[in-house]
Amino acid sequence: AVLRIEELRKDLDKWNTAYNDADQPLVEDHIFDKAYAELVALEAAYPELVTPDSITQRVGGAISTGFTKVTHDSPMLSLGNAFNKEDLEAFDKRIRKLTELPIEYMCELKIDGLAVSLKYENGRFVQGATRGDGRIGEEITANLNTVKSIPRRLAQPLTIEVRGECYMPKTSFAELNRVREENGHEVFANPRNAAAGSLRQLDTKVVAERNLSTFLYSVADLGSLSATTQSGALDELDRLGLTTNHERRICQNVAEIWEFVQEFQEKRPHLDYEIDGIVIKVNSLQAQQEIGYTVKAPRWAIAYKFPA
Ligand SMILES: COc1nc2nc(N)nc(N)c2nc1C
Repeated sequence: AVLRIEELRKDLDKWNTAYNDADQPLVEDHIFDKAYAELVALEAAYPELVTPDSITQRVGGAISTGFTKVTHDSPMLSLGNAFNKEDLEAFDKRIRKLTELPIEYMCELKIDGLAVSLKYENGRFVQGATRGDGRIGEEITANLNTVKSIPRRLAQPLTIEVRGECYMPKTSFAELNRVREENGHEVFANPRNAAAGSLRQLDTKVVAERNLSTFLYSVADLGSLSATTQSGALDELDRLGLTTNHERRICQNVAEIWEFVQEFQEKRPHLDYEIDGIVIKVNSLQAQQEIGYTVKAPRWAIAYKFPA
């Protein structure tokens, strides 16, 4: 048993360091969990062999090897794509067939980060989660609590779920990779991976150093706001103290949408965050409800993707 305990401790310490420092897990979570459970059982059978430096004795109890799962109250959807002006013309034509209501569009930037859900109860931040597969995500409240742009308290005691993108600014990404290079660590391929890797960290101290930020773009339960348009909803999120991206514009037709697309294709390299497109949404919330959803995406929105 002594030999087996020594071997398990060596492996678990090595795997745990790699997971926390290098963000490159050496083994699958279930391998780590199995070995960890075996060590706990052996130490329970041979209490005289427990040493204070054993991974099972770490401050804060057991090493959490993964995040608990949460089921989203409503699925976190994806978006249909458009790749050229003709696709946008077709989208506009479809929309005008699906409702009698007058149509204008809200154009927003599509941030290249990872989608998150933030839940507030009576104005207090109570749960943060990743998108996951759209229905079930990972609970990352502690990590999101370290993100400065996420308020712990809203300006109003609202119970609301908001969704948006968590991202790493380009300047923070460059600095992070410089330091990692210096320390002989693997560098991250792009800011999106760096943000995802940072939010997967089990050690919130590491997350806090990563200078992550958010841009929120939708409200899961619109009933909680008085807005009747997407642009009004975003203005309300601003007033509540949440961060939204202000590079947004109401457009009356495809010509105006296309101007916005061109403008941000130009501006893209000068922004301090990565964007991979423009999201065009029907602005009226009533029209959105009429137009509805497909199984995986809102029918009333589309993502124009910039050419790679
Ligand atoms: C309404 O649903 C959505 N809205 C969005 N808006 C922006 N700006 N960016 C996104 N990535 C996005 N994604 C979805 C599913």
